This record gives sequence, structure tokens and C-alpha cells, in this order.
Amino acid sequence: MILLIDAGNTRIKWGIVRDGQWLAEGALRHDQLDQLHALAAAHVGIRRVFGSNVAGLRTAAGIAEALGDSAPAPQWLHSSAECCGVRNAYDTPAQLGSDRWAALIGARALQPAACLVVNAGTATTVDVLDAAGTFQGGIILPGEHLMRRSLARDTAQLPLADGHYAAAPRNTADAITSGCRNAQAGAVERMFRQIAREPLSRCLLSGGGADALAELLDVPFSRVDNLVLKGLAVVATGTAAT
Ligand SMILES: Nc1ncnc2c1ncn2[C@@H]1O[C@H](COP(=O)(O)OP(=O)(O)OP(=O)(O)O)[C@@H](O)[C@H]1O
Ligand SMILES: CC(C)(CO)[C@@H](O)C(=O)NCCC(=O)O
Ligand SMILES: [K+]
Repeated sequence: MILLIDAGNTRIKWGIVRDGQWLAEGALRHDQLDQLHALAAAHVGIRRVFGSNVAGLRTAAGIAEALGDSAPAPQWLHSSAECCGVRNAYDTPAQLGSDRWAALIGARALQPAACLVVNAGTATTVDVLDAAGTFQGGIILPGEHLMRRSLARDTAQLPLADGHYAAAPRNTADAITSGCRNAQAGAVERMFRQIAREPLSRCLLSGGGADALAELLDVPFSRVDNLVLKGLAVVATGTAAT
């Protein structure tokens, strides 16, 4: 049994796999790390804790401390030049966020064709994986909530809007929500042009913003829950858990 952890900037997602099967999954806020101990203690037989952490050294230390003696010390994925059949063309491979690297590895295991790996979380990342399994590069933009928050923080007249998406918004809240969502979808559609002509190419959408994106996209896509955890499972066990 392996405990997998995806520590992001807003939340910590976790999953437990045994013999290629997911036993349980969940998410915690950073102020709920103490729950990890009970979680691990409730699953007797965890032989490894493996994760991605893009939330800083304090979070890594906090996770290790919270687990305490309930599980083995966590090991963290570091992006490298090659792993599980995926090559990393980043200028400095180790600089690539380990969540992006895990998601690319998970995507390759799910879909051995060119694909656009989209993770809509605190930040949104849109990464190009070619048909040969090489990560060619990708973009980072603020996630939808972060975009909306930045407008509220740095303007005089704009509130923290919770509007509805509309093609031609006629009020401020809808204008903000629709603008930020169009920015997300537009970024994905523009990046997709790089692989649109490849056979069977599609976007894999993951993260809390994936459903909202899916409603807008006019390129082929599949929704994948917890793609980062799925990629971590591939690295830890050599196969994709189901
Ligand atoms: N109903 C929604 N409509 C549109 N976007 C949403 C909605 N719910 C969540 N999101 C987007 O999803 C993001 C949260 O996604 P997710 O839960 O994957 O991230 P997180 O775990 O908080 O992020 P991280 O991995 O960086 O910690 C928010 O920042 C927001 O942009
Ligand atoms: C872009 C985020 C914040 C997405 O979670 C993370 O992958 C990260 O901190 N990356 C490091 C920088 C990079 O990927 O180039
Ligand atoms: K993120």
C-alpha cells in the first residue's frame, strides 16, 4: 500500500493505492495537515509515502511532521530529464514543477498520443506532450480564482466577483467571471494548435477548474480526476492504477 500526496499551493490532495487500485482519495487544506496522521494510521500497511510538493519546504516538513510515526518518511518526486518514458525538454529539467512532471507522466500512461496536459488549480498549467512522449514546453497562468482576486485587489471599482459565464456579459460580475474563464479556455485552445494536426491528439483536463473549462472548449478533451496523483502512481509502481 502506498500513500501518494500532491501538495499544491492551496490544497494537499492524497490517494492510497494497493495492487494497482485506488482505495481512497481526498484533499486537505494546509491548516488541516494534522489529519494526515489519522489517515495513515487508518490504513495499516503503508510501505511508502511518495509525493509531489510545489508548496515549499515548510509544507514538506509539515507533512513529514504530521505523519510522524504513522507511515514511512515521505519521498518527493523531482523533475528530471527522463522518467517512465517521458522526456523533459525544459531548459533546466529540475526547474519544472513536480506536479506538472507527474501529470505529464500520468498523461503518457493514459494516452500514448500527442496531448495537451491541462491542470487548472491555483495556477493553471498547459503543457505540450508530443506523440513520442517528449514534453516540448508549456505555459503557466493564474488560475481563474487568482485572476478574479487580482482584479479585486488592484482596482478601485471591481469587486471579488462570483458571476456567471456569458458570451456577452451585461453586468460587472458576469464580465469578470467570463473574462477570466475565457482567458483560461483561450490559453488552452491556443496551445492546442501546436498538436491539433497530430493523430488522436486531445487535451487532458484535471484540477478544480476542469469542469468549468470543459464547458467552453471547442477542442477535443477528456476529463481526468487527480492526474498528478495518477502520475505519481505510475512513478511509484510502474503502472497506472485504476
Ligand atoms: N466552480 C468553479 N468554476 C470555475 N473554476 C473553478 C471552480 N471551482 C474551482 N475552480 C478553479 O479551480 C481552482 C482550484 O482547483 P484545485 O482544487 O485543483 O486546486 P487546488 O488544489 O486548490 O490547487 P493547488 O493544486 O494549486 O493547491 C481554483 O483556483 C479555480 O480557479
Ligand atoms: C506552476 C505551479 C505553481 C503549478 O502548480 C508549479 O508547477 C510550480 O511551482 N512550478 C515551478 C516552475 C515551473 O514549473 O516552471
Ligand atoms: K496548481
